[in-house]
Amino acid sequence: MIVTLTPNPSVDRTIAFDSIRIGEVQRATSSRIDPGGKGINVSRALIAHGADTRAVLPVGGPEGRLLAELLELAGVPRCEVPIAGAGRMNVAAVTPDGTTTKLNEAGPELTGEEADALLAATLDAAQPGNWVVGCGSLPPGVPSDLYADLVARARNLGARVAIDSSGMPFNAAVAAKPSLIKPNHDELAELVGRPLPTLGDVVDAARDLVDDGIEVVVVSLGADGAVAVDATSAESDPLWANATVERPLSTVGAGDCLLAGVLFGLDAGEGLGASLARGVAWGAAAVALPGSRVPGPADIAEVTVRTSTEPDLSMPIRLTGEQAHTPTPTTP
Ligand SMILES: Nc1ncnc2c1ncn2[C@@H]1O[C@H](COP(=O)(O)OP(=O)(O)OP(=O)(O)O)[C@@H](O)[C@H]1O
Ligand SMILES: O=P(O)(O)OC[C@@]1(O)O[C@H](CO)[C@@H](O)[C@@H]1O
Repeated sequence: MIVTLTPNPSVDRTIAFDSIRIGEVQRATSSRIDPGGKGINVSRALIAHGADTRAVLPVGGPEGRLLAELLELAGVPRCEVPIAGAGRMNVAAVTPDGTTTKLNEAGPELTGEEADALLAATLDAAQPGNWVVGCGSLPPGVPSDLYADLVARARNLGARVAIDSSGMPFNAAVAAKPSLIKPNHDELAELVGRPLPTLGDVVDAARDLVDDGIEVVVVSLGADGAVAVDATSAESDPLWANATVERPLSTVGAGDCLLAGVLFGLDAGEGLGASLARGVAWGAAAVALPGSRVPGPADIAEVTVRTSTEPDLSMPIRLTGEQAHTPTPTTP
């Protein structure tokens, strides 16, 4: 069983445009809604492959009711924690080449009791040996050590904990030494406090975190694939996998599908290399689907994954997300 906690879930509305011009009225060519939030996407991808999972999430207000209805339709087993505030709706604007601009709300303010109830519901759902997965941002009012607390308490239960978040909550969780983390390129650079221009720099940073006591570090690198490092990975043989997507439609949730695939493999007793290849297949298949849709077995069958234990470590990592849009400082 893989239990996911999504403290800040969302209804994801994806709106497609021929092009986007800031400051002008835009007419959409199509739109769709999906249940969203990182842990929920992990559970949805697992369900699509027949895995045993339960999603824990706060539910409140009209957006919360819509989210619960979408999850019911998707057949996601869940534990809903009632909250007084109303859930959020996140918007993704996509253009024909797959460029995705995400507009995420902060989410509802949670009380201390509501945050405690989320943690308690997650621990209640978990059994020794299960994976417990904490993913995404924290909504206002939730202490930034929620994931760190989850790591310590789930470990005491005998569960393995995976965390994918960013900023302070991620830093605190990493200090608590979860079994697995899944940063992307930006998040890994932030964790180690240095830029990581090449694949070799990424591998070194992941290895530093493993040396600090995290069992497995999986790094998602967008079109450059993903890397996995654990304590048994030989210094000279980092695991790298990649797949080409001919027609990317939306990158939303690709990282969650990668994480779901890796956990599916590890939970089934596959080795780290096979689990990484599975994760990359799920992530790449997600990119070829619209909105936050998660791939099923038929979508995965279309993907060819290349794996290597001897990748070119001098390969420059193509920047995505925030790093791609941060202007390089100019010298006077
Ligand atoms: N353009 C692409 N071409 C091929 N594979 C891709 C592409 N974009 C993403 N992927 C696959 O999906 C995985 C996850 O993507 P990415 O690195 O963008 O995750 P992320 O930044 O964590 O995303 P999110 O947090 O939005 O889910 C990558 O490791 C890669 O395997
Ligand atoms: O605001 P957060 O919690 O960081 O991310 C939320 C989110 O962007 O992540 C998922 C994709 O990974 C989407 O379903 C959702 O809208």
